[in-house]
Amino acid sequence: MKKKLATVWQLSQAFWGGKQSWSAWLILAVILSLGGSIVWLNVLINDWSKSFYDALGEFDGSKVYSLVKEYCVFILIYIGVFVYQDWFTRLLIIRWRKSLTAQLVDSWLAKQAYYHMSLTGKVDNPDQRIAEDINFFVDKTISLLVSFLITSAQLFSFVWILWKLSGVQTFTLFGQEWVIKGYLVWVALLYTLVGSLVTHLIGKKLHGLNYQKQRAEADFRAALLRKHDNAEQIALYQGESWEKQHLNRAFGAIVQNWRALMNGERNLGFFTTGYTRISLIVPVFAALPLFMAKTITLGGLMQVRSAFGQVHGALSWFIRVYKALVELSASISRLEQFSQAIAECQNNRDLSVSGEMTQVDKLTVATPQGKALLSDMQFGFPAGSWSKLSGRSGIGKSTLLRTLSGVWPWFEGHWQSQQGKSLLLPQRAYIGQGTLRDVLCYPQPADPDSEKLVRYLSKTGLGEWSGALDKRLNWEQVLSGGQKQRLAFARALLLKPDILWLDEATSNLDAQSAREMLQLLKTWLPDCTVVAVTHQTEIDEHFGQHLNLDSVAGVSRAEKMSG
Ligand SMILES: Nc1ncnc2c1ncn2[C@@H]1O[C@H](COP(=O)(O)OP(=O)(O)OP(=O)(O)O)[C@@H](O)[C@H]1O
Repeated sequence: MKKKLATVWQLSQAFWGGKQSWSAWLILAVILSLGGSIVWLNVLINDWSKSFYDALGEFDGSKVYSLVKEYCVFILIYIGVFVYQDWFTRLLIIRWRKSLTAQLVDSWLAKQAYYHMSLTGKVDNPDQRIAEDINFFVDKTISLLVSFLITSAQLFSFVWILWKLSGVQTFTLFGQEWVIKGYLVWVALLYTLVGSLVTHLIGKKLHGLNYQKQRAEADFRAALLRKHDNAEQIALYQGESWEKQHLNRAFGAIVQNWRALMNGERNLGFFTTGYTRISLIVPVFAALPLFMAKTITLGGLMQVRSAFGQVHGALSWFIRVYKALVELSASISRLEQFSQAIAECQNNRDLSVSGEMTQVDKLTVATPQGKALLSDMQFGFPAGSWSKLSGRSGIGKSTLLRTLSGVWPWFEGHWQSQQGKSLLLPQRAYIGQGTLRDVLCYPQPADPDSEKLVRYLSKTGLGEWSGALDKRLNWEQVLSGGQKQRLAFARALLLKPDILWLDEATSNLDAQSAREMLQLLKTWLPDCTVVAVTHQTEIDEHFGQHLNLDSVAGVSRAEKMSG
């Protein structure tokens, strides 16, 4: 519980404690004032009900008609206040959600935490946590807080009314006389306490089930998305029946959880439905002694019923919001895990030691699980040099490039990077979404200079797409494997890195085209240091240094790295 409150505090600080927080507090104050007005109107209507039923009992026609008019005025004001209270609540929700989403997206993207989290698999479905859990957390926290405060005001007002109506009652029990003040308040309290306790006992199992529900739904959605993203590969393998089985399995988890939830909610429903129905008649039975003794009139009895309803309604706030509280608690747990995983990934040591050239000293790289791949390496790449790395498949060449380009924190020993901008071109270039201009300039903002971009397209053999700079196509699918690699080279020329890591970056090109791409780098980025992993021996002549990792590194396969 303490941990959950700490998470709520951490998630609230920026919006409720920042410089711009005054507007949030102002909106909250407006919402609470409108809520207070609703309570006040309810008190007036409660008073009105006594006058109305007494006038009915006395067959006083003119009084009844004027009371009907009064009621219409109450209802009109009530509608306006209620609608605006809801409107301001929604305004506050979207403001907080916007701020919290920006805060979590920022920290998720900072220090490449999103990448490290995807490799370690520490938390599932970050998309769901950012899109759904934040929405749920903000929505429920505000609506529950507001309803709690307004309900408290309602409780105090109507306990006071009910207390006055109860008067002082004398009962004889076990031969002894008991004097009780405000007995109707005690009946309402006892009745609601028993109800809340039973609800809690029946419903506590629902917490875990709701947590699993969100996870199962997100897993199923993610499985569907992966099919969509890899549609072509699946079609080529004709893997539909395998995919169907996989989807069925993912959906099976939803069904299983749904059934468990259904049963849990059915058990809760048996109790809450009966309990809510009985609540309508309990105050009338409880106030009968007063009515029979002619202490209160028919109007008084109706007033007791309405006041008891308000007190019971306020006290049973916990029952009404139980499900929402359970779901909120599950959302907080998910956001807590997410923030914790982000913090852990950001606690990774600072990788940005830089010097005149890239150099490694007793470097061992490993998998995220700690399995050492290449160990005790010692070599360097002088600034402006061209080096080729080779070694058998799976030895860890790509992992070494990731480490030296600064995105892979699982290593021991030392390395320093060459000062300046570094860029890694992998075998499968990330294309992204948008116009060809957006995609070509990624990750820089789209350059409006079309002539320049057309020049870069032509240089890299993509001249046929010059007229499509502002077309928004699915470039990931439209461009061939080789064209995607050409596009990655065009990006590199635009970005002008000081050190370029090529990880099989020309593997989809024929030998002649691969040589042309490397020649382009030599011509347009003459000072750039290039380190390449490639199986293409036809381009060997471009590299001054050849490093065979089979011989420069001690390779330990089963050994676990410490720490
Ligand atoms: N995210 C990861 N989680 C677990 N293991 C990984 C991860 N990334 C790489 N590995 C493992 O590390 C080893 C080295 O992978 P890497 O891709 O660096 O090899 P490589 O030498 O580039 O191979 P190839 O020449 O076949 O491309 C492999 O056994 C691979 O399974």
